[in-house]
Amino acid sequence: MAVTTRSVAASYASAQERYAEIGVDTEAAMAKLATIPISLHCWQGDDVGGFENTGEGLSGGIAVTGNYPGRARTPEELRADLDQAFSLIPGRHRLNLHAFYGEFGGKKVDRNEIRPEHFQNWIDWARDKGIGMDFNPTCFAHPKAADGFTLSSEDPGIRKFWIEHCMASREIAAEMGKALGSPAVTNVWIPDGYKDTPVDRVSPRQRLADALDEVFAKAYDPKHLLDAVECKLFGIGSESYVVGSHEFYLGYAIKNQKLLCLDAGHFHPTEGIADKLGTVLMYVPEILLHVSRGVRWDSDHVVTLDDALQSIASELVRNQLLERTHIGLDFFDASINRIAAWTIGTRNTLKALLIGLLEPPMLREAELAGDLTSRLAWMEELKSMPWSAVWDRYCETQNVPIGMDWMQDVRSYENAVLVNR
Ligand SMILES: C[C@H](O)[C@H](O)[C@@H](O)C(=O)CO
Ligand SMILES: [Mn+2]
Repeated sequence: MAVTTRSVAASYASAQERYAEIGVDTEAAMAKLATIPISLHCWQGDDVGGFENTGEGLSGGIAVTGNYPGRARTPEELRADLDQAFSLIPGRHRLNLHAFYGEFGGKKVDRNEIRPEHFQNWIDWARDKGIGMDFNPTCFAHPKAADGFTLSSEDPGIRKFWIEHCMASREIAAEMGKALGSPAVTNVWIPDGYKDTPVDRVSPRQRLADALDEVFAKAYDPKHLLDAVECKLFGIGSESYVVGSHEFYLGYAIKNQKLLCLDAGHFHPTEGIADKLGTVLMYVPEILLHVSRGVRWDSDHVVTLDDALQSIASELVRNQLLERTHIGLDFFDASINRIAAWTIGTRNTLKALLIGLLEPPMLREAELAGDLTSRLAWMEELKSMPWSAVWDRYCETQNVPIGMDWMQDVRSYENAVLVNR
């Protein structure tokens, strides 16, 4: 039976009362949630393929597995799929685009030659939807990244090429931000690293720092462009050494007051990022999150409503960090319906934020009073509070499907559109 036929109103009224008893205003929590944009990553829709049509495979130590039908093959298909996903997710969100999703009209435009006009259709589409965009230089899946080194390459020609690509990406992003009236967060991630133990760990990092200085030399209005740098522990083929490590980028971001991008899948398997958020924000102006889920060697599984995600969301809410945090997603799964992947991951991220927003002031009060017993007891009790009734009500007010009803839309779209690709 569809959830919409059940009484969302009655469950919500009861939940509202339960939360009011512990000092939580559910209407205020929903109003706040509606102001938080999540940046949906375009690359879940086509298995990180891009539209250059050069036949170049994915590289850079990231991998997509699965062969679910319906991968987007053109910008039009990808935009239609994103439209479908956005219609199933409550709130107003953003699109995060990689540089190799430009529209090149069948011409060979190399990465250092990309210009704002190659992204005009994306900008027009986002403007029509009233959403902002974020951007990324694409420093992988290219012959000049074939030996695993880009901005930190020993070869000055290779380094120059990727510096030019990153500079062009910033120019494009600044145009996007200007056109859409919201800064485009532009995230530099490079795959550079070694499979096995290096002798010289320092020189590549020095070259990367110098290259980044060149990339960021031109100043743009922060109303249009915000620069972020993304660290990583290891990738496939860079298991022993990654040039852009956490310590490297933390230092670079602090020194240059850039945004630090923390990807939840880029640390040791049991290392969460929640504890890093408030700490890093003591020293950098803002952060970018790549909400993801690491599973063994993979850093990019679809986000589930697990403890790691909840810790991130609660940390942001508890410490008033939302205003200085840009939340993006980063996962790619080709073994399931790709629109469902976006929908599941984004709805889970929003659910975690809602649960955080429904936390009562008594937790902090108990901690301040030294009553750590009550703090723990309440933290556990809150897990079984009726937050899902508030979530259903939120979906209803935002005119998106309630409960699992979104799956019917995904199936209809799959049968009408995806199976024909
Ligand atoms: C495609 C993205 O840029 C990429 O996933 C990056 O953000 C990353 O996390 C690499 O591991
Ligand atoms: Mn990432």
